[in-house]
Amino acid sequence: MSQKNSADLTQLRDQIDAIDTKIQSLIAERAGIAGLVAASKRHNKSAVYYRPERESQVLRAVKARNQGPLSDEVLVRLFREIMSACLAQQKPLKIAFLGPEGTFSEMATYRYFGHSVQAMPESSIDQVFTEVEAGVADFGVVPVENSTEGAVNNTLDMFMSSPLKICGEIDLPIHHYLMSKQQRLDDIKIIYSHRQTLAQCRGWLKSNAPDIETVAVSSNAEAARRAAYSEHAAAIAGQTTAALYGLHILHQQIEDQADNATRFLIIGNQLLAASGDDKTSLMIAAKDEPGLLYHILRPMNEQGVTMTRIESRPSKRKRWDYVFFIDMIGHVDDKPIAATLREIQRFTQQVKVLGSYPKSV
Ligand SMILES: O=C(O)C(=O)C[C@]1(C(=O)O)C=C[C@@H](O)C=C1
Repeated sequence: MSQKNSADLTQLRDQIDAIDTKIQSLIAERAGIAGLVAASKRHNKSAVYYRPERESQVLRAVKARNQGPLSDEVLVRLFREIMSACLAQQKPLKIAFLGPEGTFSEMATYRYFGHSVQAMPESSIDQVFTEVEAGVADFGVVPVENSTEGAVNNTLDMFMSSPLKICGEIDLPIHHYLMSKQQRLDDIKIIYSHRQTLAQCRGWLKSNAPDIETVAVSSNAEAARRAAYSEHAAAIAGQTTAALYGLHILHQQIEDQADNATRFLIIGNQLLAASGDDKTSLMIAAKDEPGLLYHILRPMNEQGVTMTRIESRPSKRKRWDYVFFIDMIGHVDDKPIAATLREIQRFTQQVKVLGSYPKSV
């Protein structure tokens, strides 16, 4: 390096040091003020420290201010971590997720809450609900739909009996990697993965591994664990799982849809105030009468409410009896949504508001 280059580098690093000093003292100042907010909440007996609607407003403002060079996604992640650390000064949140470690649910947990939480891996979706209902965890993170494979029925069905509310959502881009102790696909005799993951890679497997046996297991992490113990096995899982289990990545991003994504729900006990950009989820039990869907869709149309999703599931009460799960844009306190609900209630057996929550930022 020339003398001039070396002097330039020293000067640039001095500038970075000066900026870091400012950033650090601003973060400390912010944490101090967040501590004061928490102290003011403490006066209230039923104090709620975690406020997802406020956090999503902060993150939207970060995106709106961004002029580069860092992407919105990167800045949101950094601010998420700052808020996560500020909140954890009081008491780290306990978050139950569909485990084991290394699953996409774990990734969604840290993306949504930041890393200053106590993440608790659970063995099933039912167990995530149970832990939150029992108050062992403050919130839970469960998958609800995948852009390639559709609904996660287990999660929808849990809402039929659970009193929990939806407090948030996060869309996670999902990329799948083929990993093994072996370096070559020719040496693989069996491929393990979760049923949903195998389905999301169906086309790739048909074209590239038509003769290799595929076996569905309870999670992608369990698949990686098995591949780590076996000479001629591979797993399909997320990128970070490979390092966790000491496996080589043989093929990258083998999902059939390049924009494959999974939507996760945050479940808890809180009903949230409006954040300004919200969704409302409903569960509707049908009356055995003709025109039911019409009676659901008509008021939405009249009130100008946008529906983003509709699913039906067997009610499990009697044969050919169904419940509908509907997502709409808006908050339950918004006039058009409130009017829509009143109208739907007149023609259906039961309308349960599963929650109004900030749209994924
Ligand atoms: O605004 C609040 O209510 C705060 O507690 C502050 C703060 C933050 O760091 O910005 C921290 C935690 C909450 O979840 C939301 C926001």
